[in-house]
Amino acid sequence: MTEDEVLAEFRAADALLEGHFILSSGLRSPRYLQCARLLMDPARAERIAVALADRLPQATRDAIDIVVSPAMGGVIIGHEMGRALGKPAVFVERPEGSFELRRGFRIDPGAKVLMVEDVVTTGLSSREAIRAIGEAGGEVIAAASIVDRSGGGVDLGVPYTSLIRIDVPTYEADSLPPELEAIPRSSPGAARRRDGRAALQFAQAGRQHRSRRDHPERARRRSSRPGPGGDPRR
Ligand SMILES: O=P(O)(O)OC[C@H]1O[C@H](OP(=O)(O)OP(=O)(O)O)[C@H](O)[C@@H]1O
Ligand SMILES: O=C(O)c1cc(=O)[nH]c(=O)[nH]1
Ligand SMILES: [Mg+2]
Repeated sequence: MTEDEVLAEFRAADALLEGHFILSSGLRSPRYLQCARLLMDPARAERIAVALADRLPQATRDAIDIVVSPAMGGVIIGHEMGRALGKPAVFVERPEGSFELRRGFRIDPGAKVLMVEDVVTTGLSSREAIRAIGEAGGEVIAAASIVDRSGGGVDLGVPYTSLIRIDVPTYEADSLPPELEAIPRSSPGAARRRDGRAALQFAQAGRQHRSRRDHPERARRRSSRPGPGGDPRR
């Protein structure tokens, strides 16, 4: 798949957004690649994963024991990469802030791992995932993502392959160009780490309650669920 064909897939999925976006890193950008929308069509998700898997050197493909991806954004593409490569696929997640393996997932000691992300911007999430995989016993031998919007200079500490490299400007929140400043901002991905003030408010609210389970927003959601009971663990 050429880069133009990849872009055509994004356009067909209405997944190339323009506006004023707050990225996971807190950086701001006038463009956002919404991989969740790209992957919502299973046939398209399969095409994207097959194309990304094809980009990996054959020696890497042969060596991989397992695909591991960071939730949330990495889960679907990680699973599709597992299918494309004929390997199991699991994910790490961050219930408490740092990535960990849960849900009975295991990585055999020394297993060769392909770390799969949807997007790499600063590379922080990828590096954190790679560290967590190492702590869980795996050896990350390569990384892959659909989009590399790092500007090409990112160092993940392992060979890194992307399906498309896109040069999109990013800005610190206090040095926005006027045309970006004029547009209302939005956070199209996970609502975490993005807005320092919102994160602080959440942390302060959390401290007033014994656990996240007791957080008023969670209690409100529990009580508004239809049907008898609901899931008592939530
Ligand atoms: O290279 P980085 O600067 O770390 O940015 C890219 C990361 O940001 C997004 O995840 P996000 O943190 O929004 O969470 P999500 O995967 O749960 O949507 C995306 O899925 C990557 O993981
Ligand atoms: O850096 C991010 O958070 C990010 C950028 C982007 O274009 N798409 C995305 O899903 N996340
Ligand atoms: Mg992510």
